[in-house]
Amino acid sequence: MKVLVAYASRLGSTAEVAEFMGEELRRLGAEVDVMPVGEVRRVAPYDAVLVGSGVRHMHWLPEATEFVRVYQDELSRKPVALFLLSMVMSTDTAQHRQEAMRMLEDVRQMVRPVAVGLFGGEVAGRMVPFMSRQQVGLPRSEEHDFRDWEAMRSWVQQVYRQLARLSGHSAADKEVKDE
Ligand SMILES: Cc1cc2nc3c(=O)[nH]c(=O)nc-3n(C[C@H](O)[C@H](O)[C@H](O)COP(=O)(O)O)c2cc1C
Repeated sequence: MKVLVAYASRLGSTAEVAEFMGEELRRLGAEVDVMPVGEVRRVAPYDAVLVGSGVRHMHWLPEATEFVRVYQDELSRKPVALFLLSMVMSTDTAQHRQEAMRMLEDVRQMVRPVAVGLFGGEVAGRMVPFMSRQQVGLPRSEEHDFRDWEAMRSWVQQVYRQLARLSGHSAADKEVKDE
């Protein structure tokens, strides 16, 4: 199974997550390309696609949404999984999940994802406005890395199984083992 992991990232945290997901998918037996959305020229060669972005001002980065819009027709014929990294998901509550899902509303009107991953991101120093921090109870201008690598690993493992099934490949090229 050939998988594309396309991502948008301003400060690098989503790029690291995309690389991590790519590594995990390779470990499971997929052939994987990981690249920024702006570098993708074709999605046709891939059996399945993961698209992820960091969040700003309650939306996916515009280049990620634009990527889905441009490749909408092709993507709607393949299994697609979406993910986001956001400050809102620094704590995983039903309300925060709802808020995070709203951030993907426009994208989910373009493609119907087989899975959506909502993850805490990295909140860097003074970059995030105090008002936004207050909403999720973060103190002023401290660095916080809320990326839960184990949660992301198990999400990718689940997604891999779904993608393999839906793209007509064997359920698992390699057995999924929790490490
Ligand atoms: C200027 C700025 C605005 C942000 N706005 C939001 C926001 O509205 N909601 C949210 O949940 N997270 C917000 N975040 C948090 C980011 O989504 C999070 O830090 C993410 O990990 C950044 O991804 P990146 O490092 O790949 O750019 C914001 C971060 C920055 C720097």
